[in-house]
Amino acid sequence: MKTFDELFSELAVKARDRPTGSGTVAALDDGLHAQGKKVLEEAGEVWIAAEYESDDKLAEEISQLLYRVQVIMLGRGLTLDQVYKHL
Ligand SMILES: N=c1c2ncn([C@@H]3O[C@H](COP(=O)(O)OP(=O)(O)OP(=O)(O)O)[C@@H](O)[C@H]3O)c2ncn1[C@@H]1O[C@H](COP(=O)(O)O)[C@@H](O)[C@H]1O
Repeated sequence: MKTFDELFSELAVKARDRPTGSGTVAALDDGLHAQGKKVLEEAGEVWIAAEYESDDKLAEEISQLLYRVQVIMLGRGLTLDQVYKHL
């Protein structure tokens, strides 16, 4: 189990070190257009799960959306603080 901040730190290290086999590295290399499509895809899955699926499935879809949002943040070089200041 990990928090949003812990995941972001983990992904930032992956982006820096580029370990072989990392899906995050592949997603970053795919570029912002592909990353944006993933965010929309996962957001849609969150919506559908919220309407029709179990709490656990909804939680899983939300986790994937959070991950895809973090990929966008890393791709653009945004920090957590830049986002948190708007919360
Ligand atoms: N939280 C996630 C996470 N959520 C979603 N995903 C990716 O998103 C996929 C699920 O998305 P989809 O619904 O689009 O499934 P899919 O269409 O079958 O997948 P694709 O064909 O699009 O890859 C998963 O198979 C993962 O590739 C994630 N990949 C990684 N993480 C976390 O990121 C960490 C680093 O991952 P790596 O960079 O792969 O080492 C991991 O330890 C995890 O904690």
